[in-house]
Amino acid sequence: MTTTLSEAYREHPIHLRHIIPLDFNSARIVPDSHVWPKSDDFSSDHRLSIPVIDLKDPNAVKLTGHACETWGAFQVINHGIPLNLLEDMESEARRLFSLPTQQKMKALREPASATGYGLARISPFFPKYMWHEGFTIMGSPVVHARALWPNDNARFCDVIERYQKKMEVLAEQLTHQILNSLDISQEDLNWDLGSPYTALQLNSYPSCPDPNRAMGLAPHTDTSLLTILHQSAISGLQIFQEGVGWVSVLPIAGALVVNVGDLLHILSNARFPSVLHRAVVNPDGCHRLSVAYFYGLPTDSNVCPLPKLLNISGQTPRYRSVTVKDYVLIKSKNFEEALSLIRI
Ligand SMILES: O=C(O)CCC(=O)C(=O)O
Ligand SMILES: [Fe+2]
Repeated sequence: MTTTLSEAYREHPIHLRHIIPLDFNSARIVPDSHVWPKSDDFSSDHRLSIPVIDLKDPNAVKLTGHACETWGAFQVINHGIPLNLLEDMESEARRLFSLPTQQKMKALREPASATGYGLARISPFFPKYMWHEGFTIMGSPVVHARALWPNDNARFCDVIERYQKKMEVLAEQLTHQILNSLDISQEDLNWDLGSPYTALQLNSYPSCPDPNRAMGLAPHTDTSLLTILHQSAISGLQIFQEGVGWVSVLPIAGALVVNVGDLLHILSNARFPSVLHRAVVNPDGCHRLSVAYFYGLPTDSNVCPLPKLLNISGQTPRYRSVTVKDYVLIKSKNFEEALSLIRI
């Protein structure tokens, strides 16, 4: 039987104080619990930007490979996701986060569960809270949707399900494209891309009375193979580039942001950086939303540097083999130390 990701998370419950978000509707100041150290500089470089790749470009394979290697992230256009689906997704996310706090609390994530409303899973690793509330969906959204809207959840579920289906197709296409850029084809893989683990993460960054003192989402890498992010028209995402610092990923209408996660970093034997990223918050009147689709390998599969890649490059493996489920557990217990714990 295939292990689900929820089973992996069940082994590492989280305390309720790291699940329940602040009632942002009534927050007139940033409470001390949410004030980040002055040494955290939220500014970023606006002159540099990650590549924008047209998936219909005949050179798209080469361009995505190059973007993964140099930045670990890029934006895609002509990606085949209908614009009205992106708009519907965003308006459903906005409808959800605009609900009264006591209503959202009816779908609160349970301590040993992976899905529902709550703070980011990385919260326990930081001394201060983030200016963020999230909603995680794995598989069908129907149970939580019923709790949020007992009589009016069909539209939410329909949009989520259509979005998940389209995202899976795009993620699979991008994965093949990125692996092709390394001369790796499906036959070289010991897993079937047909049964990946996936998760949908709706993020809300309410407008903040003092955005220079609060953090939206603290710096992290994603555990996924790759992540496809739809961000609303308000900026906030920044990625860290070695030797440069924080670089803003400014929204482009209709484009999606793709970033390399830990699993692809391992498969590529560290050729593709698992890009460190964070989200900063905005002043009054700017309520930013984003929707992240995490795409991974089947949870029972083994992940290790691809043998064919090692043969071609003559490199020695930098990481030992680990099942996806074990890696997810290592990451949920050790956060930023996770990759170093499987390094050879
Ligand atoms: O909101 C964003 O721009 C980033 C979200 C993100 O990094 C995540 O959900 O893992
Ligand atoms: Fe992320």
